[in-house]
Amino acid sequence: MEREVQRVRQAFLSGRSRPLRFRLQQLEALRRMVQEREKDILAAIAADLCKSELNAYSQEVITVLGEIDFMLENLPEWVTAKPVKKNLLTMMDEAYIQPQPLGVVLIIGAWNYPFVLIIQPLIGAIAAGNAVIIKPSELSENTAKIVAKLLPQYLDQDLYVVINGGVEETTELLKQRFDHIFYTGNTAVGKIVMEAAAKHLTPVTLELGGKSPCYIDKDCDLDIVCRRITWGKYMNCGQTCIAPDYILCEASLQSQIVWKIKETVKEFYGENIKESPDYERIINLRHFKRILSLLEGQKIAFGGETDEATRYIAPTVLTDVDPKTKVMQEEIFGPVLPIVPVKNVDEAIDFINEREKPLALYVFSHNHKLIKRMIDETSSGGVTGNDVIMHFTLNSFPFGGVGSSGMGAYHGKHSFDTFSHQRPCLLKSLKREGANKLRYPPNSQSKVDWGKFFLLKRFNKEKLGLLVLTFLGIVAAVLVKAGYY
Ligand SMILES: NC(=O)c1ccc[n+]([C@@H]2O[C@H](COP(=O)([O-])OP(=O)(O)OC[C@H]3O[C@@H](n4cnc5c(N)ncnc54)[C@H](O)[C@@H]3O)[C@@H](O)[C@H]2O)c1
Ligand SMILES: CCCCCCC=O
Repeated sequence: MEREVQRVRQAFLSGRSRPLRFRLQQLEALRRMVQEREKDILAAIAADLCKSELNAYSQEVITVLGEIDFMLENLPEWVTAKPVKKNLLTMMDEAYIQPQPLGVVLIIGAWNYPFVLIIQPLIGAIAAGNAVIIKPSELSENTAKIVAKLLPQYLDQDLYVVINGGVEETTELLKQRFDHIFYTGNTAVGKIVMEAAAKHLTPVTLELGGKSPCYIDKDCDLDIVCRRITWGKYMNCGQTCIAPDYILCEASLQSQIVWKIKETVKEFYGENIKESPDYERIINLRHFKRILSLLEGQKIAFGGETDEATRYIAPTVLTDVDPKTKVMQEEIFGPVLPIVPVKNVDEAIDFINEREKPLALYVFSHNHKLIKRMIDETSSGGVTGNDVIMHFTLNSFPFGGVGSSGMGAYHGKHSFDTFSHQRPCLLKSLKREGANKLRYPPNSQSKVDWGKFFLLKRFNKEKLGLLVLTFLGIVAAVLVKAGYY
């Protein structure tokens, strides 16, 4: 492992990942890989999650292609040095921020969207000029294998390396020194990753999970609300980090919500859900049993049918759920939707604030003020009002959690920034030493007064040009008079 990381570091130190032209070429090659090997990639995702190729394409491949195109379009502008505002002391100097690659980045992926969750951060890391080691999830082994096979056929083989394996390999990998670690997965392992990173003072981005609440106000169109929630909850069989985890609503809405979700499930997946190409399966037996254990003692309004042999769990809704029960204590990450009755929006806000900060928050209402209030008075990684999941699709948004749902963010420019160091560069001339005498010892009250003037004085923008010229003249005169020249 150590040798492998060393090899990637040597490749980074060769400097070839840095030029803009190289980054663009690699991103174009990655796009070619996705386009030319689309069938292989879709087949691998399908095998891992019993997902139709159409769904794999819409949920994973489109996002990847969109992200590459966005990078190719914007990267030339992002990599350029950005001049910054100067003060009177640095007025004659060159001052700019130069984004630079961090070095060797480790990307650790999760299994639930096994392709996009490693390739989207990879796009950002390449765009920022880094070398990358990717550790796909061992639970989605088909996707892990195909990525390990295809990447070296299209990308620089020493700069971008896939290492497959399980906990043992990841643990070994985490002992190595990286310049950034980007981890997607559960919060418990997030802590392990952060602890390992701390040994080398390596910065981390942690894309974690949590229980994302969904508040339904009585002032809304329940048909549309339930359609949107059904889509976001049961997509990928509930195994989506930003799926609505539970519903909060007034007790009087419960029965209508149950009925409308049930009708929508029928409309989306047909009478025989098991036959639907749009309904996936639980990733493995451990997760299947974990989700089943969440149903114990609950009132199942509909659903609840299971089949261990195929790891099938039907779309399920639970009503009158007691917040103290197990299903409300951990992220569900499966097709089970509890409804927790609350008296009103105040109680819903308190309920959310008494718990860990979620990755996403959803609020449904015709009342725009109520939505704004929810946003102002709670905290979460992201929010979508009157819909679910959709904030993930806008790459001008930073995607990430807050508190126990994660730290840092990515997508689009935010990925570029995550994998870059914003390096402040101040270039002075070796001339004009006279003015510098003001800051050299011995100090004096008049030097401090001039220092205050140069560093603290604020000017109206329009007058600044004129004042600068005047003051330069005065400074020169004063310095001459004071015998500095
Ligand atoms: N925020 C996001 O973008 C996002 C996206 C997807 C999933 N998630 C969250 O991820 C969770 C589901 O993923 P998961 O954790 O089951 O995925 P997982 O089991 O695939 O684990 C994630 C990664 O951690 C590694 N890993 C597991 N145990 C480890 C250990 N003991 N030491 C070191 N590495 C270890 C695995 O090899 C894998 O690569 C959910 O909580 C979900 O909300 C978050
Ligand atoms: C539509 C794709 C959503 C991907 C969400 C990633 C987290 O699981």
